[in-house]
Amino acid sequence: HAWDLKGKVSDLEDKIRSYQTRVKSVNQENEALKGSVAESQTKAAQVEKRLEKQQNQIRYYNNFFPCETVLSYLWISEIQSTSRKSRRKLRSKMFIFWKRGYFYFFFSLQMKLSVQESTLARVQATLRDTEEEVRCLKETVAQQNDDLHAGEMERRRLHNTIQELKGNIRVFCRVRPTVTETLAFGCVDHVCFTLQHLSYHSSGFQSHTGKTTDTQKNYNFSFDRVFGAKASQQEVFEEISLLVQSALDGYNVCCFAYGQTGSGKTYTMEGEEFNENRGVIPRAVQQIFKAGEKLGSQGWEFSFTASFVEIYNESLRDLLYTGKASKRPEHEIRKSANNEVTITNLTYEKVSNEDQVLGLIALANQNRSTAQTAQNDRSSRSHSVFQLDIEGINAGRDVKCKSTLCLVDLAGSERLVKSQSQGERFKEMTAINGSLSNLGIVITALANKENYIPYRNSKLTYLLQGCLGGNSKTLMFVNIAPETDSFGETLNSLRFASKVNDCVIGTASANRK
Ligand SMILES: Nc1ncnc2c1ncn2[C@@H]1O[C@H](COP(=O)(O)OP(=O)(O)OP(=O)(O)O)[C@@H](O)[C@H]1O
Repeated sequence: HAWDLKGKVSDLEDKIRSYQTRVKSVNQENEALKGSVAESQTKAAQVEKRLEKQQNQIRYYNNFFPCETVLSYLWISEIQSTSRKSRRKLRSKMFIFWKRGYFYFFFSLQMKLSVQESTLARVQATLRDTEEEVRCLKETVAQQNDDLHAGEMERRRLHNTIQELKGNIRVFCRVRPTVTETLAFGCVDHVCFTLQHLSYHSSGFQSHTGKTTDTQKNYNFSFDRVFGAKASQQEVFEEISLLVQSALDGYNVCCFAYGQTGSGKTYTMEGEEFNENRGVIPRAVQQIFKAGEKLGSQGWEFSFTASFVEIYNESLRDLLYTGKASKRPEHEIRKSANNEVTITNLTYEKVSNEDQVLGLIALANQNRSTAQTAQNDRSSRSHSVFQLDIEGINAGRDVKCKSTLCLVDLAGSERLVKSQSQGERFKEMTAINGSLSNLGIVITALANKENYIPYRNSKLTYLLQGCLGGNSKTLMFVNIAPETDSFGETLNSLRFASKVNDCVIGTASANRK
């Protein structure tokens, strides 16, 4: 069955590739057509100008040389005059008029006029032809635009089919490099991995329960992808970029990183400042704006709203807050009548380019580090949720889409030894364990298609409700540290991730109107 699906996926990918080539050539044809329409319009404008000039010339001759009128007047006066003297006078006037060449001028003017009239008729016929040509070209352009739109809709459908075939919930495992080893595949300490399988064996070191194992035991796990220690940020992002495209096509997308402190969650989600080490969030933002701009040429107009929130000890904190610390507002999660989840008093920032979002991420980091200084190691004990609300409208086609891209860096999943955790630390531990285990419960309930899903049991699941339910595509990273002393925590993370991987979330449907 799996091979069957893989075959289907590769068929669909071929189809998409051929479709993209077609869309590209239609685009090129369109550009050429646009050029020829513009040329025809300039030609028509020139012809019209020439025509107007000629008509003005004719009008000018008629106004300034009324020879016909003068001669008629003289002739009629001559016939009507009674005296011979006056008749002679008039005849001599007519003679002078004729002598001065006015007659010649009059006739040549008449000839010119008839030539002009035939030119005018010809030019008018050419103008009619050109107008017809322009109309045909406009029709072709409209037809091409229709084809382009149909192509884009077909691309969305195919893209979504591929995502569904790959599964609406996917789990990727990423092994953090140790200080000395950076293997693509193979074994780091007690972890051996290939492209989709990971085996973990436990001989000769202490497990998290404190027992030393003397017999080797293998734990095998399968995921949608396993990224070795050598996998670059770009390689990791390539797999996610397809989901990011889905967010722009109107599907809710949620990507979260799970794992113990120091296993590489923040490195995966945010990465470093340098270009090639940038993580999922900056890369996703870049892709969204680039793809949005491209769709702009097909009549789509997008608006984006960003928010960044931290969940610490089951309370929410706005990471984009810029006011006085003493006036920080309280926040509540609310669900609107149309099932949209919002947070009260939260900063929802309208953004229109990548730089603005990167500025907001820097502000969030600043806000987090302020809290971090006050409270040591706080960031690894809080969940941080970045959300980008995307609204797209294609007014010409009366199509709208709406979705949310949700990128989450979860709190460290490690369990503290009970006797060591007291006071604040115990409270934190309870909050983290509560929300992470509720995340597992929610996903299991969704997988079992239970009627009641306990989203409200923790702030995290309540907030991520839209991204975890049926109408979404979810990707979970399980980040693991390969070192021997992380054995217990790594095994826990792998087990949790395995449970998520076994879930089948209902087929997502695009929020399109
Ligand atoms: N794939 C990787 N390649 C290179 N360095 C990595 C990788 N993953 C993690 N690191 C490094 O390991 C260290 C710990 O990673 P990181 O801070 O991302 O862990 P974390 O799980 O987010 O921890 P915390 O819960 O404390 O936030 C960092 O110095 C990071 O740069």
